[in-house]
Amino acid sequence: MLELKTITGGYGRITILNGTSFSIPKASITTVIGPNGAGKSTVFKAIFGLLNIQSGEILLDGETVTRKSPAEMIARGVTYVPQGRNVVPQLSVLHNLELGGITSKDQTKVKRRMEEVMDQFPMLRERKDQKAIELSGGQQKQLEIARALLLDPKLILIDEPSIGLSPNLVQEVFQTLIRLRDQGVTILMVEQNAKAALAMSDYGLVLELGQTRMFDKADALLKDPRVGQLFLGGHIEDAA
Ligand SMILES: Nc1ncnc2c1ncn2[C@@H]1O[C@H](COP(=O)(O)OP(=O)(O)OP(=O)(O)O)[C@@H](O)[C@H]1O
Repeated sequence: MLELKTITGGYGRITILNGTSFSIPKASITTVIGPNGAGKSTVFKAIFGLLNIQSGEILLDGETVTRKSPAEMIARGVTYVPQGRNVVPQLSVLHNLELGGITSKDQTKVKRRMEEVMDQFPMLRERKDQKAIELSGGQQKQLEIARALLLDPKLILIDEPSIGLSPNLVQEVFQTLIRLRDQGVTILMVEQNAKAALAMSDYGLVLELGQTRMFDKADALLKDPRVGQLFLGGHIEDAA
């Protein structure tokens, strides 16, 4: 569904992605893991048209989308949920949700989607008139995911959804992503919380120095001693 072919690119003159390649199938969850600074978030920026791509190709459903703008990627059914808190704190839950549909020319469809999305997230319907800041961290992440769903995306890029959340809330967010996958949405996620994320994923990708070091079924990566030692609580010296 999504394929990156030897992408190189970075910021100004600095190259961060050094020939990143991988492909992911439709209706799957893939988690990208790797050390700090490996270029995980930069991969998302490359896909979503926010990076200066020097060479390589990105294909979405077989069509070249390399260097398409974020607006074009949104029109093609891709959405990006960046790291951190991205709700507007003083706006109501409903207003925050509406922001997800602001670029659409079909506001009738957006209204219908608002209802469908609130059906999927009853907590948001219950709290629709409250300010977003009054939601818990996990609920705010749910609001961001719900907002990303307004345009009915087929691919969600989600960067560290579990950051700052308690284990229970992490599981809630992950369950939301699993439900979306089961509805046919493809999910590419970056996670520091590698063990928990791989445990709920279909595939895992290890990125190091802007290159794909490993790509495999998530359960195979979970069992792989190299991954265990490097990213799941072991030490780099042990893996050497
Ligand atoms: N806007 C930017 N301008 C210049 N350099 C940047 C910019 N954003 C990121 N970088 C650099 O690119 C490199 C890769 O950053 P990136 O955020 O992709 O890493 P990451 O693997 O997601 O790391 P982390 O796990 O720490 O979030 C880092 O060295 C970072 O300093």
